[in-house]
Amino acid sequence: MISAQGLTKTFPAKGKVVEAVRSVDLSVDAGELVAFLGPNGAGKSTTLRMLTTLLPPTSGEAVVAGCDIRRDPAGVRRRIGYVGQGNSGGHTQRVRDELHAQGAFYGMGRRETRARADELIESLELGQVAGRQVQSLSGGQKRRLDIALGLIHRPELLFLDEPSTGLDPHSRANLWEHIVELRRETGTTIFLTTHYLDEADQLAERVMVMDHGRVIADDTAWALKESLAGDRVSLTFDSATDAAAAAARIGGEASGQVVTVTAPGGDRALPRYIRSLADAGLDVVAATHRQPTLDDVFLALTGRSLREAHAPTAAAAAAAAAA
Ligand SMILES: Nc1ncnc2c1ncn2[C@@H]1O[C@H](COP(=O)(O)OP(=O)(O)OP(=O)(O)O)[C@@H](O)[C@H]1O
Repeated sequence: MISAQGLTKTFPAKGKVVEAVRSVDLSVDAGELVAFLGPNGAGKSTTLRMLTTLLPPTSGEAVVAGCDIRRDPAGVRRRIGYVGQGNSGGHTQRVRDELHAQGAFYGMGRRETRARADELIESLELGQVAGRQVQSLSGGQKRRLDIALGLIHRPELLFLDEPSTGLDPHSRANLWEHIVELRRETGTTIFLTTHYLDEADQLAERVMVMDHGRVIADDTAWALKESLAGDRVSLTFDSATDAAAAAARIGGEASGQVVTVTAPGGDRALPRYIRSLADAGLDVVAATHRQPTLDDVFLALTGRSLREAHAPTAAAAAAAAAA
């Protein structure tokens, strides 16, 4: 459904060149739900904008929904849906009219548009607000409308750029229920960017991680965690001296009285560590074991935490609270 080779985008900026996307290859099969992760400025939106023909690539090729993005951009646009960041804010149009206008924009007949709008209003639970002005909707309702607008022409492939950013946890969960349900019903291929690692982990079948304009990992969340991160075991000692000795013995990292060690099958490794350390006269006073997260994967790949890179700004947090 998506096949790209060597996709590259550079922007001139203040006498320099910003390499936003550097020779990205990617392939997405029909029916997949793929999440694109990465810190701010990694190049996710620029990649999406090239694949959706909003931005011409500096170099490279891509075929999206069967059409070449350079030779047949109109064909790509007919076959895909694209929901950018914050599409529907502040319109005085009513929800249902907005959907009808979108259908007309895609050249759909009046009858077909009305039927399709009704269908989407029902499946995205917009019935109660269908007669209201878009600007009066909550953040979650607006994002559901954005998705309905992106789906009006029954695209085979839907691009979502940070669909849940700025929503409170309840609205995020609700939006995801709708996305998953729509996909189950229609088999639409979904390619989305998200800042929420837990969303990508639980809901996407495949995770692509982007950093500094390159795709640095591409696999299922499970495989990435298994191969790159491993389970985390933390052991606490009575003193920092014991912790340092324990770290040296089991190959972990000591910080104060706590030693952290990465181990595949950490739940089984834990009793082994405790026995081995007791043999050396080092008593473990507390122990925990935790499964790796996608943040651990990013840390293993880049030495940086994706979570820190995405710590919401005060303005974003205020916007989420107001939504
Ligand atoms: N029109 C532009 N002109 C100059 N630089 C740009 C332009 N658009 C994007 N960039 C730069 O390209 C890089 C990638 O930006 P992009 O928006 O694709 O990142 P992103 O991963 O989507 O980030 P975010 O998660 O914050 O949306 C950044 O350094 C950005 O500043």
